[in-house]
Amino acid sequence: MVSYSSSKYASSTFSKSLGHPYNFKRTGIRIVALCPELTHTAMTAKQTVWGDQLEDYKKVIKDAVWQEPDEVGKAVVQIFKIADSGTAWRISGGKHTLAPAYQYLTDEEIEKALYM
Ligand SMILES: NC(=O)C1=CN([C@@H]2O[C@H](COP(=O)(O)OP(=O)(O)OC[C@H]3O[C@@H](n4cnc5c(N)ncnc54)[C@H](O)[C@@H]3O)[C@@H](O)[C@H]2O)C=CC1
Ligand SMILES: CCCCCC(=O)/C=C/[C@H]1C=CC(=O)[C@@H]1CCCCCCC(=O)O
Repeated sequence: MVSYSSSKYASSTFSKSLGHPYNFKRTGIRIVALCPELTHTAMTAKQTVWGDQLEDYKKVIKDAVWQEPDEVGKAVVQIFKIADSGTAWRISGGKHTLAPAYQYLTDEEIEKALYM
């Protein structure tokens, strides 16, 4: 789970950096991170956790809300209509919400931190 989570952290910070307004202004290309929660796919149909982590994993997903891939697809269409570059979106139970940790500081906040 450590390597899995680390790879997700790498992808999310990579997309955040690539999608930074500085890069968007230069390229006009939006980069948006999509973070689905538990979804019925080939991956989740098979066992991916073993050993002493298995019981903990079962506890974590016991009350989780599952969704179908087409619900994720529909949410993605909506996200692409409204998402700013560099943002990340949680998709859970077919519903999308902006991941607050991915909101950038405003220009004013950056200036305040740098120069005041
Ligand atoms: N299913 C879930 O509950 C969640 C999945 N994710 C992530 O979403 C992504 C997709 O996951 P799923 O659709 O569930 O898995 P999946 O196993 O159903 O699909 C993965 C796809 O990636 C392709 N693939 C694998 N290695 C590849 C390679 N080297 N080059 C090109 N294509 C390759 C496979 O052929 C397959 O079509 C993964 O990164 C997974 O970690 C994230 C959160 C929840
Ligand atoms: C609230 C849950 C959010 C889930 C986000 C996520 O990416 C979870 C995916 C897991 C669901 C079923 C799985 O098979 C996925 C976990 C795979 C873990 C693989 C661990 C391998 C390792 O030890 O690094």
